[in-house]
Amino acid sequence: MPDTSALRNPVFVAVDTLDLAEARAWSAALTGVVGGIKLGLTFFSAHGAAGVRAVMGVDAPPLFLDLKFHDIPNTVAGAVRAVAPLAPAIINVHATGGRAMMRAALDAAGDEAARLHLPTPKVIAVTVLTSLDDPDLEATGVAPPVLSQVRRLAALSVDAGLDGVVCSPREVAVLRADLGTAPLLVTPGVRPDTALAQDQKRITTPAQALRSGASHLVIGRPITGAADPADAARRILADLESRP
Ligand SMILES: O=C(O)c1cc(=O)[nH]c(=O)n1[C@@H]1O[C@H](COP(=O)(O)O)[C@@H](O)[C@H]1O
Repeated sequence: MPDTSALRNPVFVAVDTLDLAEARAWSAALTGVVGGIKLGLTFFSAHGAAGVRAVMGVDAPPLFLDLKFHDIPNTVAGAVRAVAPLAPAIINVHATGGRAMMRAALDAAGDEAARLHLPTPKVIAVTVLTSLDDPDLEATGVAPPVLSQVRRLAALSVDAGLDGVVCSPREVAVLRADLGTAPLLVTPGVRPDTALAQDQKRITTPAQALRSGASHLVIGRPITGAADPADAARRILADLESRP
């Protein structure tokens, strides 16, 4: 069973597509190349649990099931129990759901994994989406800067007992200093020098994210949008390995 603690390869590929055949092709091509596969709202809304099973072959790397749960504690606990049989290595919730909701997710993940005799998934919390900058955050009624809100929500998540947070690579160094070495710091918003930012606003390169202290990098379109996704992933990994 996949165990993220044993993971040496930090790159999770974001498989964001409505097309089951395409998701299966990317998964097959990237198995043995990337450290994990992330399936999220686009794919899960189209294909659900059966789709996840179809994409995650027996030799597939660990699964990050990114459904960003955000609801009252009882509802989130039910959703976590519902996806537990898929044996995700990592699941996530929104930290803005609050302490009780995060605890409910954590407890449900532990209880249901034990009942099913599966490893307990890591439960992490999204702080501030990497598609938001200071003005975007302010428009939601939260005072900028983004960094302050990320620090507040990361501290709350870890204090609630979660295994880590999702943040942009720009906040990782500060969060490492705040929280120490233990929490997972998972960073989307990662773009090689030559790639477009697209809808991501708080980005760095893969090497900068890792150097700052990220434990896992989530990279989607720079890999899946390439003519040869496995080659694109290998180039990113080679670049990471060549830098101290
Ligand atoms: O939780 C996430 O994975 C996530 C959080 C966040 O703040 N920003 C973010 O981009 N993501 C996800 O990370 C992936 C990034 O994909 P690309 O922008 O294509 O590299 C997408 O699947 C997003 O849903």
